[in-house]
Amino acid sequence: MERPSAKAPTVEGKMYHIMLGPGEIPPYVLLPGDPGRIDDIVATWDEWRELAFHREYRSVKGRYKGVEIGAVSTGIGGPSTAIAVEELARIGVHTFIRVGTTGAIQPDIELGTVIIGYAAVRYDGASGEYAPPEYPAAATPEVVLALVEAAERLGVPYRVGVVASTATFHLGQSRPGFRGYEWSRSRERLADLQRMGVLSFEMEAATIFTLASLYGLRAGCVCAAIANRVTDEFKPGVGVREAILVANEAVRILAEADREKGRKPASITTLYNAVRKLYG
Ligand SMILES: O=P(O)(O)O[C@H]1O[C@H](CO)[C@@H](O)[C@H]1O
Ligand SMILES: O=c1cc[nH]c(=O)[nH]1
Repeated sequence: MERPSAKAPTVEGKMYHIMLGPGEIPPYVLLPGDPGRIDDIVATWDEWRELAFHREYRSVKGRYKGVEIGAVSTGIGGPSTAIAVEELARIGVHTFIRVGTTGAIQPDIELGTVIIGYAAVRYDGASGEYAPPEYPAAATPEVVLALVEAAERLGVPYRVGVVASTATFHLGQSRPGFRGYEWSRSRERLADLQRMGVLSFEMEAATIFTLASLYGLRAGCVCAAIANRVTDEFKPGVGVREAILVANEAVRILAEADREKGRKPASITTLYNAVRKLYG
């Protein structure tokens, strides 16, 4: 019986927050922020079962087209997401794909488009405790390409680019606070990031990319644009099912490539398309 340790808290061999132990979840895991999205995810799998639900961490595992896959909700924001990645990494997860919603900040992004992030601006409020601001929050190339290949195969409209992860939903994303409160930095951030070509706001990608990169694990994200801050449109849920299907398919592509060792997960055409999209 292991001695309970404050330095690495576990409870009966399970990670203290997600309450899962080694080998209890497959190494390919989808990370929605919202625990409620787990229902939408398992609805697309061939079979599934509930694993645990503690705090904001609802976990399931199942099979999608023959591939073993897991999903764990992270809750909103970097801090709770960092806990999820830390504890999942310790029980054997090596591939993390965030499946979320996002607010587009470029005028030409239609609602329902899925945003595939290849890097994230680190306003997440958690990665700064892991690495200096100069360290990049970069997704893993083969995960990005697998997501692109999946979106192409499924005919889901997508964009590939940089996303910005913020620590707050309101001021952090240039929304006025209660009674219209704002300050210089909150007011300018959206316009600044727009000018830099950032595609959208969300709140977890930078944390996931930074930690996976530091730990030599793989990460990517695919988020449904449910809002556009330029046109001021908002349609909760639009594109979420498509984002989930793209993530499932990307896991299948990666798992097959992993099994066959070294096979590129993306065809040359898709590689070309992805690069062309990245650079306009
Ligand atoms: O829909 P999820 O995955 O939660 O993602 C987005 O939604 C929340 C804000 O509404 C934040 O978590 C943001 O990242
Ligand atoms: O505008 C949005 C929409 C979803 N998630 C965010 O963080 N911002």
